[in-house]
Amino acid sequence: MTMFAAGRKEMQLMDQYTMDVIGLPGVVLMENAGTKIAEEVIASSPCENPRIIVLAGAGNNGGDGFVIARKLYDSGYDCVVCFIADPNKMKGDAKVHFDVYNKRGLPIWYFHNNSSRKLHNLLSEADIIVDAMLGTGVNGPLREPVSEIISFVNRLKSKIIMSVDIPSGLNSDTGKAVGMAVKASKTVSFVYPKKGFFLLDGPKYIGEWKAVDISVPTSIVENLDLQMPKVITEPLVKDVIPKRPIDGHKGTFGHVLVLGGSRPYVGAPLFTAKSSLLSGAGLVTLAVPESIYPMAASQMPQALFFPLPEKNGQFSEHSLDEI
Ligand SMILES: NC(=O)C1=CN([C@@H]2O[C@H](COP(=O)(O)OP(=O)(O)OC[C@H]3O[C@@H](n4cnc5c(N)ncnc54)[C@H](OP(=O)(O)O)[C@@H]3O)[C@@H](O)[C@H]2O)[C@@H](O)CC1
Ligand SMILES: [K+]
Repeated sequence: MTMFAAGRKEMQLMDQYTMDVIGLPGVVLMENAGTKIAEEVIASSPCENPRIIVLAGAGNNGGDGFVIARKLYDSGYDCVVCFIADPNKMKGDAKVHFDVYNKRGLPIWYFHNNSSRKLHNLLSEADIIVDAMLGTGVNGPLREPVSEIISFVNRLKSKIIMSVDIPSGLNSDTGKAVGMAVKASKTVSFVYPKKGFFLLDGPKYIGEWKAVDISVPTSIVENLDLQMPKVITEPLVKDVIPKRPIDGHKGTFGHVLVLGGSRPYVGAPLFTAKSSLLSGAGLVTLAVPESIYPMAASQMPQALFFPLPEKNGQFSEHSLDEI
């Protein structure tokens, strides 16, 4: 399967298509999303009875958090939701799962302005922190209390911090952390990794990443003709590299001519020639100004050489006749 890097818009289009055209409701996607993350949390567990805190916000990322906590609770784990937003802001699919969680009477703790110390204690005692505060919907500079909570989480040592879909505070399109973002040890993302994982601040925050299926069919990429960058994965590379015939030899795999270099710049043609051989070329010829030829040849005996006329250590116009 081709792995794409998705932006916020593409994810919204894929989710919307699954709900409106295929008919799988958003609450089901959220149930699937939360179930997959709960499985990842269990698989990453550092001890037999880990204390797990799910930090949940009021958007759909927080909605995933309520499913995760319910699934963990039902699997016998010591898990509590720390809800860091205003419950009156919950709506749609997230509200459905917030209500299910509360109707089940499962453990929840509401953050309010005077309770930072209590939250810090809860977080300090946790073995695993699940970050479901903000997902792809983050907008503008981080507001309180999220920024204060993130800076506290980032100061904690030796915890597993698993971010849901994307580290809270990281922009899924640009990879910019507006002020700050959760420094995750692992980010589990829905359908595809987000473009922001690979750009600007992204690599610093995401930790290890994994993409999980939540029943959004990847065929939608073709249905909607979505244009997204491909992530370089092992299967993609294997697909691109041509098969080498068993009776192949140096004459079968192409001949590369590297033309370049000057007295102060000897490295570039050598690196290029070495890379050509390493990427499979059968033969490489290095055409360099004649005064650097002895040095270049001593560095790369596996190449063929073609010294060219020079003036002041650079190719002269007479080189053209030789080429
Ligand atoms: N059915 C689906 O589509 C599925 C979606 N899925 C999940 O949905 C996620 C996207 O959800 P989303 O669009 O609701 O946005 P989300 O990331 O929760 O953020 C909105 C919340 O953040 C807040 N907020 C924003 N900026 C802020 C700031 N600077 N500083 C502070 N707060 C800020 C904002 O507050 P408000 O501005 O409204 O006051 C609001 O409460 C996606 O990542 C995936 O996890 C999965 O469940 C699969 C199915
Ligand atoms: K998150």
